Amino acid sequence: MSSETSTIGDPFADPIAEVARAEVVIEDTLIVGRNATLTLGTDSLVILDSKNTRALPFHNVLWAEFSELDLTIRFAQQVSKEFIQPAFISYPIEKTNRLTAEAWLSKLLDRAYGESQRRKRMKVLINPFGGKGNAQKLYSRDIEPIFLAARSVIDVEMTQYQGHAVEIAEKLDIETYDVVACCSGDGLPHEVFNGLGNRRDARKALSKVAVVQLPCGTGNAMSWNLNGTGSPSLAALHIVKGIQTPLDLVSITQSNRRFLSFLSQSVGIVAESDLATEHLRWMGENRFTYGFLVRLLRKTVYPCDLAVKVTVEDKQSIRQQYRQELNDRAPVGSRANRPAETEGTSEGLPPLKYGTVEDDLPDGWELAAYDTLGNFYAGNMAWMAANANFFPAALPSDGNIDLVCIDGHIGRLTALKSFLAVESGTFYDMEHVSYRKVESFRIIPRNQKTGYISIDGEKVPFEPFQAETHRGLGTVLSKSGHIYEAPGV
Ligand SMILES: Nc1ncnc2c1ncn2[C@@H]1O[C@H](COP(=O)(O)OP(=O)(O)OP(=O)(O)O)[C@@H](O)[C@H]1O
Repeated sequence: MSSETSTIGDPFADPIAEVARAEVVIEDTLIVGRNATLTLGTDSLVILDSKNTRALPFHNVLWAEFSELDLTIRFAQQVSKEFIQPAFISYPIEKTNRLTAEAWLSKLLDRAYGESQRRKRMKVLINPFGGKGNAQKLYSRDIEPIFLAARSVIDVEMTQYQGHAVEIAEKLDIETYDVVACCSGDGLPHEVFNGLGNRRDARKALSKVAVVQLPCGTGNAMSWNLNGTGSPSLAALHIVKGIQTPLDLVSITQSNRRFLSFLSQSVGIVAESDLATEHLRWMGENRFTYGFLVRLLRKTVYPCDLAVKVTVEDKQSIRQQYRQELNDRAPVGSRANRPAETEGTSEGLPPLKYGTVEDDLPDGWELAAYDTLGNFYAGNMAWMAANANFFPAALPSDGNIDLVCIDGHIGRLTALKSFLAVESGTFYDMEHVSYRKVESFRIIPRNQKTGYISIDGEKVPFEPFQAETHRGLGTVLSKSGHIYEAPGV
């Protein structure tokens, strides 16, 4: 959707100019200045002038506009592998050439933005304590210049306390904003989804407003999955160019609470390695690895009862479905992967198909005892951190949670190999790794007085909980519009 001014229905528009504009045949090459040409190539803008020739990928073109005499093109310039910053080129335009140039510029912006919305209206939230506490600095230095050069409409607010982003999302004027952009780790997006989910018009709010992350935290899984980067400036560019993408959200019920999860649910080793190693923060990212290995070598088990509503059981079928989605080249707008009931309504969250964790088990569900469970890990996205592609078959809106279960009594060497296999990308095919697509599950930890449960990286009480997916309930922006950036299966 373009927010450029239109003269349709404008009583003051000049009808002659309009007819002239319509008659202009838009050439791919525009002659500018004395000896320069700008050509719209296949994937890039080719600039040829007396100084040099260069190709500027359309993806990097942020904006283009006229002043009185000049045409200015703003773009993201690669400074290093992980850092880009805005730059511009400007050429004089003859008055007589103005009409042709205007038509050419409009074609350039079409190529630069494709299906992505231009000039997105963004509510930017900054967690001043995210990551190493430098989210504010990252925003001013790396992110804001890109947003401004792309002529995004921005409104910035710092979060003041834990849960503040929930309140902001609950009260957000959803007609004023297209995007809530979180300069944070995965904690703020979790809060924003829940704030939108708490509203009386939850379904409309969640389908209209895209939640995105600018990686400024410790865990930046959302940015890795949707933008393929942990760099704030690159993520800013990808968000400017991001395509609206429906995202499955998962309702979690625990005691009498219901809330939403967008990323993961873990019980046992993964939750403990993250949440029980706070005292090892000085180790940085290594604290998770350390915590994981210690428990792996001790062969720690996490007994539980588990009931699962499985959608796809075998890895081969999961792989086939993934590849089908990968090869789907249908225009993003025509993808019918958001069910009608989640769109456009003004109602609250969808009702729970399978009740809550406090209800009797739904018909057809059976609790099975997992006495020696070593790892229970459920994921809605692929990468759980940079280089941790735990759920390579995960898709944004297939209506499923990917569930990994590993027995805790496998040999130490096998356990160690599976840990290393996550990074090398061979984890999925390991025989002892159970990988299923599930619609919902209930898990009841047993024989443990205390323990850890993590939902989207946040600690919740060590009590039974139930999870149920809602296909395409939420909205994010992604590079592809339909798959994650992690290597798939
Ligand atoms: N001003 C604030 N003071 C204290 N906590 C805040 C503030 N703003 C946000 N928070 C909380 O900080 C928590 C962590 O946020 P986030 O995930 O964005 O950062 P992070 O660095 O990745 O976090 P973590 O180190 O816990 O993984 C969230 O629970 C959020 O509610």
